[in-house]
Amino acid sequence: MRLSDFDQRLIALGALPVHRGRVMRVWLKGQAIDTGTRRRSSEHFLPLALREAVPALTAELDGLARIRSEHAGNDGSRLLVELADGQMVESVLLPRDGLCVSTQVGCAVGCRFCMTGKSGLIRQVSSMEILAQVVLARRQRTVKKVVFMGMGEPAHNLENVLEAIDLLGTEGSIGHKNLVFSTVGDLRVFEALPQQRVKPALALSLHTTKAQLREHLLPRAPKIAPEALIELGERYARDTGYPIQYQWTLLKGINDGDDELDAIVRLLKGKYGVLNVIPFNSLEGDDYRRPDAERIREIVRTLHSRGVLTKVRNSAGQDVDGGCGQLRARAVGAEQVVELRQRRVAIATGRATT
Ligand SMILES: C[S@@+](CC[C@H](N)C(=O)[O-])C[C@H]1O[C@@H](n2cnc3c(N)ncnc32)[C@H](O)[C@@H]1O
Ligand code: SF4
Repeated sequence: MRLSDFDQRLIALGALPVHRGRVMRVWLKGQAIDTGTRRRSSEHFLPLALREAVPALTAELDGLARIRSEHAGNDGSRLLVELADGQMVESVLLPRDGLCVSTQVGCAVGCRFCMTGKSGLIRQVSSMEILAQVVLARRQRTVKKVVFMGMGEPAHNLENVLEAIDLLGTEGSIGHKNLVFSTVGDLRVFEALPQQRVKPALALSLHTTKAQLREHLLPRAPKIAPEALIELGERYARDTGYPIQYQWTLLKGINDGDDELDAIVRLLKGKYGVLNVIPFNSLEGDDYRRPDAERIREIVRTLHSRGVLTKVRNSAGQDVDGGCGQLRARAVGAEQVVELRQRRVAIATGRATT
């Protein structure tokens, strides 16, 4: 007998679904949960079944993660979430019922301005650990939007992220365009997303229109030219009907010049997307700076007047020293993270042996 997707997911959560005519009974840790009457088709039946099974399933998710600390800020609250093996990730409660979740502990892309990138990849976050972040946040307040913009590169943990997106977009009752997959851009993403029954909105971390500079800032991102990335994004936006969010972490003297603005207008004007400018959130001991407030306003004014829809986004919770990965780094010791990274690079390049 072929198990339905829904049954498979219940089993993955540790539950055993048994269909009895028009009623389904879910066995969870030796307890029976009757999930109501089957309606005309299993399509109709599924949400009702899960709604009734949810209290037990969330108890199951409890074993996967717990909130270790909460840090309130003006623009959002950051949660430091401890996973069962002691690893830590960050989730951010965003304004307007949004939640930002982490998809990896660490990240292999190594963006120079990102604290998460400094530790390299430590491990993948499972689909259930991603869901556990949503469940923990939902205990605090409503969550209607989930953005995959926390620690990690979703394209490098594609199977788990897509499974979490599918569950959140079906049984989790989150509108598909309110699930936002944020990536540096990877061909596997453009192949996989159009095949999904739950197609998330897409955020592309562009940061510059210059291929060489992008390779420097995002050292281990796939080498796709910015123009090509925008073309791929545009196709996905037209297919899904959701505009692309182009992410631009704004670094003083690096990617805030008039030459970049001219190129942005050339590449993005008329495209189905919005440019999100994120002023750099400073890291301890880093050389990068954000432009001053007047330059940021000028950039937005200029791009708007030249036909590119542009918004300033602050990385949430920055007033609590919570830029991506910084809470975790503080918890495990920022210096330790950087040292570990430097050591790994030294070993890889033959400058150290152990
Ligand atoms: C943390 S990443 C996670 C998702 C995915 N890896 C990506 O890069 O799109 C989400 C966004 O945070 C931004 N970001 C990372 N570190 C930042 C910092 N120190 N200041 C401002 N934005 C930052 C990145 O540029 C990226 O657009
Ligand atoms: S910005 Fe995204 S891709 Fe780059 S290191 Fe941070 S998490 Fe990874």
